[in-house]
Amino acid sequence: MRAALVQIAYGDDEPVTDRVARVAALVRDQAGHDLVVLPELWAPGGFSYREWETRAEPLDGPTAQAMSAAARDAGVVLHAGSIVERLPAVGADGRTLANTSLVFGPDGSRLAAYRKIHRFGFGAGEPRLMEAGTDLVTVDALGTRLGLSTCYDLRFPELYRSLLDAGTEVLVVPAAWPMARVAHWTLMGRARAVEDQCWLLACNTAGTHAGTTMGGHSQVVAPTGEVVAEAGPDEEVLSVDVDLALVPSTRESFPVLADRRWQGAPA
Ligand SMILES: O=C(O)CCC(=O)C(=O)O
Repeated sequence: MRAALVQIAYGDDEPVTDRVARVAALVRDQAGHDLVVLPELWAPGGFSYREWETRAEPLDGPTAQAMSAAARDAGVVLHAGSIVERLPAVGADGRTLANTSLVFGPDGSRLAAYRKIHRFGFGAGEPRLMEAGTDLVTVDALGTRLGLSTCYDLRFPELYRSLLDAGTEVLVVPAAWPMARVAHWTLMGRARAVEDQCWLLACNTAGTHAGTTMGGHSQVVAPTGEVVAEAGPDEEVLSVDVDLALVPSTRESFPVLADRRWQGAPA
């Protein structure tokens, strides 16, 4: 499987409609790949909290439509990063927004939507403005099973164990992770790949918006822990061969997953 991670840089000056058109063109440029991955909230702005209400859109809104068309034109499976979704109904916490990742097939159909489970912001940002997702989401595509998670989710290894137990072989993680803690991003991405013996495709944001400098350093990590590709701090496309046979061969030759014993806290 040939994958492209498109690490997008943006600031505060680029209008959202221009950015959507620019990124759609970048996706089309990746024709020839099987899978293309974009970062979290690249259209509305990962840290542009004040704009989220006005930039929210439904699952079939303008960003989704542009990404569906780009996936079809490029003939790729597209993990389009996430949008600020305007929910069809008020959620359990009284919010009407969610941080929702979208995956499209080469025919432009939507294969999956994943609402970020762990909200980042410690009482502000996502917890104040958004509902938390409740559902584990995997996608069968390209002869493998993709497990979906978003940015801050990376700090919660139990989610990845559940994705593993649901048959995931490739962890796909879009993010808007700041430069200030980029060492955590790199370390935990590698840890998730090693502990779950999965491929990890982690696509971060670059540039500075809403006063926060993004960390870049998107990475592709093999189930063995080998870092196959790593981006720098600026806009960049990582183009990699993902050898899916490495998942069963790693699990067979170093069968640590077969030694799992702990099933959770005692009753
Ligand atoms: O956990 C972190 O340090 C960053 C997380 C984050 O920026 C996010 O989830 O949007």
